[in-house]
Formats: sequence, C-alpha cells, structure tokens
Amino acid sequence: MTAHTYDYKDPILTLSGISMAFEGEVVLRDISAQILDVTRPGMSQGQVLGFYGRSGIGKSVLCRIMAGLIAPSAGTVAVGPAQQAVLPGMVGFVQQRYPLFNHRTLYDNLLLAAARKHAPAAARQHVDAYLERFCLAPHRRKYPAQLSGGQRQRAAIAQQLLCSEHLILLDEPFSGLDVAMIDEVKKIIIEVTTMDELNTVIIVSHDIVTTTALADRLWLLGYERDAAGALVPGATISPQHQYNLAEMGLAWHENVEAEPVFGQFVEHIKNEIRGS
Ligand SMILES: Nc1ncnc2c1ncn2[C@@H]1O[C@H](COP(=O)(O)OP(=O)(O)OP(=O)(O)O)[C@@H](O)[C@H]1O
Repeated sequence: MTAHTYDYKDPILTLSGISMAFEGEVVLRDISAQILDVTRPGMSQGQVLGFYGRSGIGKSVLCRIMAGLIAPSAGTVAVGPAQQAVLPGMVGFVQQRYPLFNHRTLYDNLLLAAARKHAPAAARQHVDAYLERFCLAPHRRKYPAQLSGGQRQRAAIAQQLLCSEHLILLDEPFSGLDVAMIDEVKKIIIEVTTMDELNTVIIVSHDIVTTTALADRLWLLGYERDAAGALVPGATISPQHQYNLAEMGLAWHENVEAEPVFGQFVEHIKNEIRGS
C-alpha cells in the first residue's frame, strides 16, 4: 500500500444538509458530502465515488435527489464548478431498472441519447465509438429484451455518458449480476474514468467489497444514536464515516482486493455497519 497526497480543485457535486421525509417517515437526515475535482501526480484518470448503505436505508431516494429528480425536504444539491442547483439531466443517472426503450434497438436507444447533445452526424459517430468501446457493436440491432444483464448495464452506462456531461450516477450497478458480470461492470466503470480525466462515477450500492475496490472516496450511510442510546430516525453520514480511500492507498488498482489492508478496511466497515 502506498499513501498519496492529492491536489483538490473545483467542486463537482455538493450535498448540503439533505433531509428527506415521506408523510412523516424520516428517511434521510442532514446529509452533507462534497466531491471535488482531484489532480493526482502521474495520473490522468477520473474518480469513482462510493455511497454505501444497507438495503432499504434510502440509497435510491438519495440517488433521485442527487440526480435532481425529486426535491429533498431540506438541503441542496449543487453541481459543477459553478455549483448550480441540480436539474434533471445534469447528472447522468443509471437507475436500477435500466431506462432503455424496449421498442427501440440498442443503436436507436443510444442515438436518441446522443442526439440530445450532438448534431445528427456527430451523434452517429459518437454512438459508433461507444458501441465499439463497450463491446456492444455486434448487438447494435438487438432490442433491450434480447441483451444480457451485463450488456444492458453497459448500454445504460453508455447511454448516460452519451447524453450527459462528465458526472454519472449508478444506482446499485452490481445487484442481480453474477460474479463474471460484476467483473465486466467493474471494468466498464474503470474504463469510463480512464476515457476522460473529467469523468466522475458515483456508485450507490450495498455491495461493500465491490464498491470499496473501485472507489477513491467512500461515504457510509447509517443511523446515529442519541445520548440515551436510541436510534435517531433517518440515515445520515457521520463525520467518521467519510473515507478518503485514495489517500489511504486503496484507490482501485489491479488486485487491490487481495491486499491485507483492503481486507482489514472492509472488516472495519462491516463492524461500523453492525454498530449503527
Ligand atoms: N415515494 C415514496 N413514498 C414513500 N416512501 C418512500 C418513497 N420512496 C422511498 N420510500 C421509502 O424510503 C425508504 C428507503 O427506500 P430506498 O428505495 O431509497 O431504499 P434503498 O436503500 O435504495 O433500498 P434497496 O437497497 O433495498 O433498493 C423505504 O422505507 C421506502 O419505503
């Protein structure tokens, strides 16, 4: 393990005091986190950020808030160097149920996305390039129902990259996939960050091992206890649950999962989760 120090620049995404309640049920409470553009000596690679939370804790709700699809009960989401209030479309969002149109071929799905950002000829060029890059070219004429789970996931990621700027949010990218497919999706996530230094991928997941392996920073959603030891309603991110994995030497690299420090860190996280 080698620890590093990095230079932090403009904010990419800022969550400030996010709370969310549905008809009195507090789901999220006072969540603050900031993603900063980072320059790393000798590396030109985008970042992967991880939000971990156990099932039902409010991850999908947080995703929809970060993507600007629902407004929080309190707090703000700001995006980009200008820190604009988030609007739908600013953050590419790959939802658990892939948003591909079933009645269109893979090619047409991607073209539709690319046409939101590019003129027709450029859109076609971009789609061809992404189909190649994501090993989807042989499947271009297939409909979403004819694709495998991993292929659909790759297509959904390509779709969001084609129509959004550099920030892409993945809600449970590994759920329902077998080990080989998880490896495939991991490769794609790494590929996305190496395509462009500005590309930033946010993973929101309950798969602690895979998320930790890929992430440069990790935020843990959990419950806090009050002075009497009772759980406070609403998941939050405690200050001690924000981890800079890159500075700990645990940023993704080949076989990071096999390193003893990685195993120790995952054990630490599991203990934190059990205690919350
Ligand atoms: N529109 C809604 N109205 C009322 N309650 C909601 C709504 N959306 C989500 N919830 C509640 O918010 C809580 C968190 O849901 P969410 O789907 O965000 O969990 P999650 O962490 O993504 O779970 P999983 O990992 O199982 O997908 C749940 O109790 C859910 O019932």
